[in-house]
Amino acid sequence: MSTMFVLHRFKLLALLLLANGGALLYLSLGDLKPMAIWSWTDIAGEGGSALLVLVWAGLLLKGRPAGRVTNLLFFGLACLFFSLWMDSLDEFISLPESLTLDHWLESAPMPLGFALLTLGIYHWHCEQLAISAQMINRERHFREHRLFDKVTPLGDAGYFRRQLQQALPAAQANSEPLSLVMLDIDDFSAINRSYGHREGDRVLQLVAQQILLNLRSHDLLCRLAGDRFIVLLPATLEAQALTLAQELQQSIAHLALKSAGQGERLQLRATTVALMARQEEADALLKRLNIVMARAKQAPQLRQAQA
Ligand SMILES: Nc1nc2c(ncn2[C@@H]2O[C@H](COP(=O)(O)OP(=O)(O)OP(=O)(O)O)[C@@H](O)[C@H]2O)c(=O)[nH]1
Repeated sequence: MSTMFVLHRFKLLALLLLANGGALLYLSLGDLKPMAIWSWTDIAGEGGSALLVLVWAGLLLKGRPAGRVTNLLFFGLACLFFSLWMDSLDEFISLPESLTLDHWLESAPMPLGFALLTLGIYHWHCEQLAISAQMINRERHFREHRLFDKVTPLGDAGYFRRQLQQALPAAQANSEPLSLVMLDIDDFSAINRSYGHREGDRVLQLVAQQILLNLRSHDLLCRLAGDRFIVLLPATLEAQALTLAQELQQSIAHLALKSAGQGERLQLRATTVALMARQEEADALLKRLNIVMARAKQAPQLRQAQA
């Protein structure tokens, strides 16, 4: 199932129930109008607007991380949708003249929706200002510290740690999941031994490119050390991170690499592990991940020893 539906299932379900509840309420209070008296202009105008607002809400949930701003904008749009939906329902259902509830249901959610949207857009503006300030800080940070690995060239362990230290509290504040994937090439030193250090460097570069091809634009890949890579996955549940870890493992195994010298086939294998952050500090999370990796690395050796 798409991440959008997993992350926002309760909101989407609530909207669906509300829309159905409204339709059932009108059906219980009134009678279906014959098709001959339907006003197609009103249906197209009101129904079309309701549909467009639904599309906006979908794009919003797909494009933005979960959190306060997204919630405000979503509930604002949900109110607009409900108002337009109820308005278009009376094109199909005739309600008693004496009824005033329908006026409330059609009109009241609209100003509430605009108020929520205004509040959401205001907080979005504040969020953009904070992001811009952080980008300026980060750029300064790059220039000052040059936390980049020369071979790949990805951010190094120090850079990753700092990014994680910033990402963890942000994810916790927005109640967003955050996961990590670690990838370690198996028996990489054999490549250095057999083909030389320069060939080893080339393999590291190709592995880095291969991992990047599998990531989303907002994921962060860094090289922790030697043949060990790490990926920070914002807004990602553990199951999704585990899937990515398996995909990365397979894509490394299927890399059709040839040595630069004699063109021999280089068969690579990698061990990958994934974890979702709990309420913990960056160092504790990295420690947990290293332990899981150490166990995963030991597992094949144990299997070989027991065989
Ligand atoms: N070519 C190259 N080799 C590197 C670089 N940095 C570290 N290494 C080598 O990477 C190897 C890492 O060795 P190990 O940590 O034992 O990893 P491994 O040989 O893959 O063994 P396992 O992980 O246990 O399967 C060492 O031989 C290092 O010399 C680098 O920038 N370039």
